Amino acid sequence: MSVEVERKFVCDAGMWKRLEEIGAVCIGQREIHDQYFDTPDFELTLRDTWLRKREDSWELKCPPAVGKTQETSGEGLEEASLCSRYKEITSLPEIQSRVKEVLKHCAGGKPGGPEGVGDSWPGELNLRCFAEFTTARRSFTLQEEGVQIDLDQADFGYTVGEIEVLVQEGEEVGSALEKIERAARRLGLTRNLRVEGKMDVYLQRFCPEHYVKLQRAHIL
Ligand SMILES: Cc1ncc(C[n+]2csc(CCOP(=O)(O)OP(=O)(O)OP(=O)(O)O)c2C)c(N)n1
Ligand SMILES: [Mg+2]
Repeated sequence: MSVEVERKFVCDAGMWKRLEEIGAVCIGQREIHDQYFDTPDFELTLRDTWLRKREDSWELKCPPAVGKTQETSGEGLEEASLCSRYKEITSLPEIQSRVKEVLKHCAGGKPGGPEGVGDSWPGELNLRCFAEFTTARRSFTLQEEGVQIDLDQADFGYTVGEIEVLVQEGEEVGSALEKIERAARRLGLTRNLRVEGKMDVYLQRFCPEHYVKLQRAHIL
């Protein structure tokens, strides 16, 4: 199981030129349509668990198991505070099992179900789509740093970049943080505070109650 270590950055007009100057290679451009699901009481996202249907595939992003992938040794603390780490599960049976597990511990959790493999299963768990948007994503690799860089333009008018490294769950993240820090430096990223992701901006604009609850729970 891989864990995605990523740092978001503000994507200004000069970013394209800087990517070219440092030898980043464009590996593709695609449109991504995402639908995110949760219960009416936001029981998944309040546990930092993000269920989405990306194009025709289900995906679940959740914090990695406690251990090396989550901890950070002293020297990487500053970079670590700028990076997020999420396990990305793509096996539908595992997604359904994990979602049921999370909801079982909630007040309104319903045991049992889902059995369906079509798209009825979220409804059986009282999960509804709370966010839906399309992103134009242009991806680059920075070979010598071993990182991928995505430039995202969301259809609701927000642009953000991400430097991303995949590590195996349970592995040290120190080297991933160093790769991200080197790439950030080469891109001329100053020591900035946490940069808002697409979901932060989407919820602030279209689901303010949900956003406030996630902020109060220190999820966003
Ligand atoms: C910096 C940061 N990012 C996300 C979260 C939590 N979160 C909010 S929405 C969310 C799910 C979407 O993650 P994000 O990387 O923002 O979207 P996207 O880039 O389209 O997904 P990818 O293609 O990388 O899989 C998470 C994990 C957080 N607490 N802090
Ligand atoms: Mg991302």
